[in-house]
Amino acid sequence: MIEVYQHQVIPRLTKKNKAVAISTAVALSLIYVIRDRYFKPPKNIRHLPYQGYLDVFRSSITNEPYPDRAKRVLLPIIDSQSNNGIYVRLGRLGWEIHITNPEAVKKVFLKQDLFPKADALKGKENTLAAKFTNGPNLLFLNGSHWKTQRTIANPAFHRAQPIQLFGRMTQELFIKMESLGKTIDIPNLMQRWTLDIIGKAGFGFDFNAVKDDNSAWVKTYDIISDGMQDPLYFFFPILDQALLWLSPKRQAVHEEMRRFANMLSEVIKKKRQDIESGVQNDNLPENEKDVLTLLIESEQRGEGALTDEELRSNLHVLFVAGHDTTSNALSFALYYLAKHPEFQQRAREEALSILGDTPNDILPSSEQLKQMNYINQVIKETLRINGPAAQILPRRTQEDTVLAGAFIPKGSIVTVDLYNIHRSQKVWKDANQFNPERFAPKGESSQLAGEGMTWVPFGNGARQCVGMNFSLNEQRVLLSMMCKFSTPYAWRSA
Ligand code: HEM
Repeated sequence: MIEVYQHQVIPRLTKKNKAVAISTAVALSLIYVIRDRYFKPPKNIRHLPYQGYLDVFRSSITNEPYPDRAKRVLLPIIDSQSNNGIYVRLGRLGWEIHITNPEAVKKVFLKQDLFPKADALKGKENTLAAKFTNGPNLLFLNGSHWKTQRTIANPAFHRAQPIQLFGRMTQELFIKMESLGKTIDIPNLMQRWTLDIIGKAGFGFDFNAVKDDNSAWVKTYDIISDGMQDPLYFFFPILDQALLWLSPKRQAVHEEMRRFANMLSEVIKKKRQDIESGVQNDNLPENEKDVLTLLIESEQRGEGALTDEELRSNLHVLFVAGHDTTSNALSFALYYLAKHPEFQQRAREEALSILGDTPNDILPSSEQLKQMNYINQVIKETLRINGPAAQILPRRTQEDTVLAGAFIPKGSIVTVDLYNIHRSQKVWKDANQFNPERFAPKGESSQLAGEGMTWVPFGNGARQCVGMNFSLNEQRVLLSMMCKFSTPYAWRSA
């Protein structure tokens, strides 16, 4: 095309027209290069279907909720005849390959050496989000350092099932609910309840979030959370780095972050002293001890030791990975039970048959929780249809490989698209319908066994969520007590 321009078009033009034509040619070439380079995936993965850049931009500027975007553009790609559960779209680390094909999902989860975590915080050093999440912790480490930590964390999380504590904190929640009148902001209350749980069960700290609307540490934590989610600093990390001096308001948020980290360091120091001097959590049974105590005690048991910096970094991760996740799961479970009174009634009948129908509160035991088959089905179906994690952290492929029949070059960013695998009509029948029967014995879920991985809200393989059972028990306690508490009234959405 440039040849035609040079030899045939330009010689026939007047001087003025020549200037215009040359500028136009340069501008068009530039647009072509920019479009090709930045608005399309790199050439080596352009054989895969992709969601266009402008479409992503449109979603961002119109604040389109993720489920709407998935329904409008992503699921039509995934569920089209020609697609095999793989597509590309822009993410935090650039163009990411999203997988919803159950066999390919299994490969990504089980072949950890081929798909280690990518450095998700590259270029974000010293931002508020990096200060909160970075460091030597389970969520972001790879290789032998991660393995050492996980070997210590697995038994600690296996022991940490403070079911009595969950029950007592649910009783406090009910007292609060009764003071709030007939209409209650459930997501807000679930946020506060799960924050109290992370504080108490994570490291023996009382945020007092449910009881006290003005709790000082809750305010600090909220300032940090809001600051981390501010899109301005997400798109322009330099404002948090070299240009931080420009905004005293933002500096104050960083200062809150520093205070919060110091508070956690103090808690760790005190906990170590208490354990060394024999003051251990008021002689609580193993399962009721907080995670921090169990992690520190692993040193005495010869299971391995974490440094103070590693402990602090992992306490930060308890917030990042274990707070909003469970709170959202519970809010959605209560929502779906409100929307479907028949399911709520069945869950209540189960709770009453196990916990008894006396008017007083009963704190469920771990044996009783195991009998709650239907409530468990409700929890699983909620995590399928609205799981709190939309995708896993991005992985970087270490070698050329094949996923869902497609060539994936070494160095590509790959992620499992949790939201869309759970909503794909190719995987689940009537995927948008809430139906706990899918998880009944011999239900749809068990029929899908053997077809790769289809239900993965907590991930899978060696990097599966270490807090999965902790969270499931939190949910079982709250939902069963809520069903019993609300007898004979049903709750519904306002
Ligand atoms: C409904 C609640 C939860 C959901 C849906 C959830 C989901 C997940 C998922 C999908 C992963 C895997 C991420 C990846 O592979 O990139 C993960 C990892 C993790 N989760 Fe959870 N999580 C929940 C609750 C919790 C809780 C309560 C805690 C802690 C108390 C926790 C701590 C962690 C940690 C530390 C990891 C990293 C594990 C590792 O890589 O070794 N999560 N979670």
